[in-house]
Amino acid sequence: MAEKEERLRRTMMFVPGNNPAMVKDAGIYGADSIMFDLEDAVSMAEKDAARLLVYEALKTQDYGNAELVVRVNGLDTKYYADDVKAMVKAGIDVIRLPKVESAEMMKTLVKDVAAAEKEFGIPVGTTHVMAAIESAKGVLNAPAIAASSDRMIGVALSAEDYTTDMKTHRYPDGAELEFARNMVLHAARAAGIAAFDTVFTNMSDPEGFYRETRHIHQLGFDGKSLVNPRQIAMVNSVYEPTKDEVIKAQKVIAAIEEARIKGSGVISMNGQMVDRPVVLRAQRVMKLAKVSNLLDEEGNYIEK
Ligand SMILES: CC(C)(COP(=O)(O)OP(=O)(O)OC[C@H]1O[C@@H](n2cnc3c(N)ncnc32)[C@H](O)[C@@H]1OP(=O)(O)O)[C@@H](O)C(=O)NCCC(=O)NCCSC(=O)C[C@@](O)(CC(=O)O)C(=O)O
Ligand SMILES: [Mg+2]
Repeated sequence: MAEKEERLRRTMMFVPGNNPAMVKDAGIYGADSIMFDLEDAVSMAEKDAARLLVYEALKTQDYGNAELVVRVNGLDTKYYADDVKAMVKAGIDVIRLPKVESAEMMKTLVKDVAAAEKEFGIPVGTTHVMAAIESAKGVLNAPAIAASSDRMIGVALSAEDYTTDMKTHRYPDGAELEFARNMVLHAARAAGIAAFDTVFTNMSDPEGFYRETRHIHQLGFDGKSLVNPRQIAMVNSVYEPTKDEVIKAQKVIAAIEEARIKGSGVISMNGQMVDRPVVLRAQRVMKLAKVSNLLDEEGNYIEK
């Protein structure tokens, strides 16, 4: 399979597939991934029109460097097959399957995607997939789901449906989500793919959104599913490295390069051991610093 180099996916923004203005302008807000929705944001009466709208947009709009994702309708719906065919034909980057409860569901999607690629003359393996985990069964099967295919780029926790399945609802401290978050995150890390935290839907509670984003950043999530462009800057600010982190990362990378030239893998920097995991963390910090526009052309930190 193609993609193995890590792509930054801090923000994956839902865009209702039945809203022409939102679909057209979705690229202007700077989300890392734009996720057109054909599922729950679209009423039954609008399913076919939304599919056509998103198809035409994918063929004609320029969404810059954003990764393009579509959430298709579930496997058990009459819309699923047409959604998959149309989106593969349009050249979508990633298909997100909702309400995934088993590895077999992802394997079915992958089989259907491969058939569509063949039908439309698209190289087999081009289209990636991801799973949205929205139930207790999905959470318990998360490791198998995450490892179900080479096409998988990530798994996402979907807390609105999940809390309903668990007979609870969302609380400000998020305690009801801790087990699911940890399962989804560990499943993703074990499979070497991305983990996305859930949407935060209370637009009048930016403090709550900020608190939740800091929490999932600390846990290790790659990013969050979002419902509104105003949430993008806040997520990016949480994922932006501090000046100290950038300077330290630069020193680590310079030191390990010097050690490599001398033929050594482990070095000491200011009395602290620097080995491979420290270098990998430093490289990730530098990647985040670059996309956060914290570096000049020579790679030096830009004072704000
Ligand atoms: C929340 C709200 C109504 C707020 O409206 P407001 O009017 O207050 O928004 P404003 O901020 O005033 O908008 C300012 C400007 O941005 C434009 N703008 C706004 N939102 C935009 C957007 N998303 N994409 C592009 N453009 C956008 C807008 O058009 C305006 O443009 P302009 O007029 O030109 O200035 C609106 O955002 C919205 O509809 N969001 C999408 C909701 C949605 O998709 N739900 C389904 C996915 S969740 C789910 O299914 C649960 C889940 O399955 C999830 C899982 O699986 O992870 C689970 O189980 O957990
Ligand atoms: Mg849902």
